[in-house]
Amino acid sequence: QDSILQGSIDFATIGQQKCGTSSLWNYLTLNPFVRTAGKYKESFQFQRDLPNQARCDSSLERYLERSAEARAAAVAEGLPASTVRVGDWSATHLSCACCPMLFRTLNPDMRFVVMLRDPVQRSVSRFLEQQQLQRGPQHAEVKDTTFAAYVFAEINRTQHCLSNAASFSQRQRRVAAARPAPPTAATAAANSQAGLEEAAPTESSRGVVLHAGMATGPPTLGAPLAQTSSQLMTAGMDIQWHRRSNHQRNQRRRQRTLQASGSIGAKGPQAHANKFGGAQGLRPRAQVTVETAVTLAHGDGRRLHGDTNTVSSSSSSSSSSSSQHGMEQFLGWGPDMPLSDMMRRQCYQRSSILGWSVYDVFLENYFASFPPQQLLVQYTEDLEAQPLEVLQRVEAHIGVPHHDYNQTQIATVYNARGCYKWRCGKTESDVPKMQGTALGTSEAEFEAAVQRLVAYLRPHMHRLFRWADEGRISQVPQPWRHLYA
Ligand SMILES: Nc1ncnc2c1ncn2[C@@H]1O[C@H](COP(=O)(O)OS(=O)(=O)O)[C@@H](OP(=O)(O)O)[C@H]1O
Repeated sequence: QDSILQGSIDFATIGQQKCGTSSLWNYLTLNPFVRTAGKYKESFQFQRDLPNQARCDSSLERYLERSAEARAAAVAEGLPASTVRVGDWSATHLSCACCPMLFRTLNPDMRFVVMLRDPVQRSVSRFLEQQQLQRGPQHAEVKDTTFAAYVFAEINRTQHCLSNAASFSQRQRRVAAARPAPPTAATAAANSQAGLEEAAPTESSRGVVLHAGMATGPPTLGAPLAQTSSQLMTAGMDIQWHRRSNHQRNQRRRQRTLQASGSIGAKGPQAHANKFGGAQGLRPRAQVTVETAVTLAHGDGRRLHGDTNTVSSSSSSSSSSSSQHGMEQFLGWGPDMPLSDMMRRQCYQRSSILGWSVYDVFLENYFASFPPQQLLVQYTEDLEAQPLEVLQRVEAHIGVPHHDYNQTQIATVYNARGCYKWRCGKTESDVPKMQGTALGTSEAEFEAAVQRLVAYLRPHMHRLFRWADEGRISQVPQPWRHLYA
């Protein structure tokens, strides 16, 4: 029964897609100690080919079973189980939000292999593939367009998405600033003295929220507010006004207790809010905006609180990856990530042509869960020029003995344009050349698109260069430094 847990999954080659992972798979699995979990090169266990097809609920047990089956097959061939390394080869897993978390749950000691390629070439490769594969997930999007047209349109779309995401950070700050501060120790003491408790938002408190919001300015969220205010009118506010006089008496008494303890001021907007607010009125409600009212009216008090935390943490740490003492801190995609940062990352996740070429965004998600020594980053350019060296580095990284590879076999290029199959191998000279005319554009248009792409990718590439200089990832191919300088 426990055999499926013995050894679990040892390593994963997580991508990036179109960076030579099929060649690496064909080469490395010549080594008998290297096994594949599953029948095919790619299990697509946690993410399929499209960025919106994450499968974070995929069965972990089935995954472990596949890994155990691969190990058992190697043992049946006479290899000691402890020498065998079972891996996953899904090139989609680098861009998968939940994968680092799932892999860490499966095996915190897991090793990762990442193949990266000049991102312009990667984009062209994926674009061509999607144009040609009629069943490709982005075929419809690119079949009638040129690479140049696609690049300009997609960069615009991404930039729009990014600025929209950034606006959520400002909106979060606005909402957080308008939100009442958490109770101080003195307030809490006074509350317990006065027999009061911090309560979840109730209809009565919602009434006050709306009242305060209306008093402070015009609504910013038109349609939801209209709906909310009518809901509140019927559900809470009318009743609230009738209850007011009793309430006022109680409130005044509580107010005096709190003033005596020095927790709140006697006058001003807060006193006005307290006057109509029941127990919730102890918070400085008058500053609450209509946006808060809408959120509260949707009953999302828990999320609201979480957002407060993330906004304040984002303002103190500047972003998901702050620089402290010169070392970058990485925050994985998850509950501690500010909403706008999460949205920003989703902008890159949506296109497997351009977005998935922005490598740093996806790598940092893994760096947040695993130390750098568990991730080996290698480059397609090196696989082409020195395949044996790359193989030796991967062997050492995943912990298998060196294999004596056949030189012809490791000079074969797999899954190249013209033959999109994992097992389809060609000699380098048989792979069609990459040029503008093959992409439906003139050379001049193609060059303009490449220049645009280089400018767009430059800041992301500089981040990779910094990581390489710090020793976090392997040194990048020299031509990259020149192209993205
Ligand atoms: N050894 C070597 N040298 C240079 N280039 C190589 C090599 N091996 C694979 N490739 C190129 O990588 C592209 C295929 O990548 P993948 O196998 O990762 O694609 S996939 O994600 O599995 O679909 C594909 O790129 P394009 O031909 O531009 O589409 C291959 O030509």
